Amino acid sequence: MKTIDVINVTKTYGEKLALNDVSMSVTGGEITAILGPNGAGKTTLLRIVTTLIYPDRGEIRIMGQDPFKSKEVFKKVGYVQELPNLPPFMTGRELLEFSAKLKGANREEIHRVLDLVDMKENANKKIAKYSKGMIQRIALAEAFLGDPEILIMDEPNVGTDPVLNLKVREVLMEMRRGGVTVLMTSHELEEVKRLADKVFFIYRGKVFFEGTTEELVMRFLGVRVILETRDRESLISALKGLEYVKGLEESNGKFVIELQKDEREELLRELVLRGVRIKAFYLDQDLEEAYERAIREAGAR
Ligand SMILES: Nc1ncnc2c1ncn2[C@@H]1O[C@H](COP(=O)(O)OP(=O)(O)OP(=O)(O)O)[C@@H](O)[C@H]1O
Repeated sequence: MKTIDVINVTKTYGEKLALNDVSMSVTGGEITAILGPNGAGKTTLLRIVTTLIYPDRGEIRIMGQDPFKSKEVFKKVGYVQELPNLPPFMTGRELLEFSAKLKGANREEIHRVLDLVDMKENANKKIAKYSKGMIQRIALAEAFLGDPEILIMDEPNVGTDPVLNLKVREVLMEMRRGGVTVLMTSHELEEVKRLADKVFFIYRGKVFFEGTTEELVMRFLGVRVILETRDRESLISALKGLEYVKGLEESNGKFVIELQKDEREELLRELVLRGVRIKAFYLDQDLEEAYERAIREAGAR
């Protein structure tokens, strides 16, 4: 399987403990995002996974192999570094040609990835003359080369415009359909909500939460259902006596119902049974607010 395992990894820079006994398993064929505030240890983790730096303790497995011992595994891994430091004296095309040789990709592949990131017109320019977004585009193109089985991306959306971001999202979803494993860091919570099957929330070098974005929201924000109805009175009377309903707020014509635990199915069934006509019923998915609360909770520990 195209899995990535991080096993009890610790890393210090001098006195600074950047990763503190971190373990995580990235499931093959899924998109996994690492979240966490600046300085949490995300880049350090990806640099260890890609063997750019050594951990003080712990081990990495990529597709079951120790990448520090068998570099061969990287032929099938695409990697986008944070703020990629590409050779300025090369053109984008030259860099991709060099990389294609290492990965055993052909010329058509170079053509394909340049097209994918919309860089055909600028491919023959020196990287020194690229804008920030163009550098990121070429770094993405390089990662997409050679049919990777695993993609590791450190903040792939930094510096790129919304049109490219949409395209990259489509490419990633397409790759997921093809069974590619993606491990990425991001501060773009909307993007994470759309893409990630699973997230790891890292705080001060430790994994503080793992689960889906929906689970993250429920864990830190509680279970809040948003309901739209014109039957205000019957809703209020139907909610009375439901012991798992913790609170009710009305805002902008919508009702926010706070539940003690995830009793969404039960609640919907009860409301329908009691004749409340419902226009919309969905979980409050405010990932930004949940993220902010997760940081507060982690910091208070
Ligand atoms: N080369 C280095 N030398 C010393 N300290 C470092 C080095 N690289 C990172 N650190 C420290 O290690 C900690 C983790 O940094 P890291 O870059 O992994 O965080 P991050 O989660 O990727 O942050 P960001 O979201 O800002 O990219 C930080 O406290 C940082 O200051």
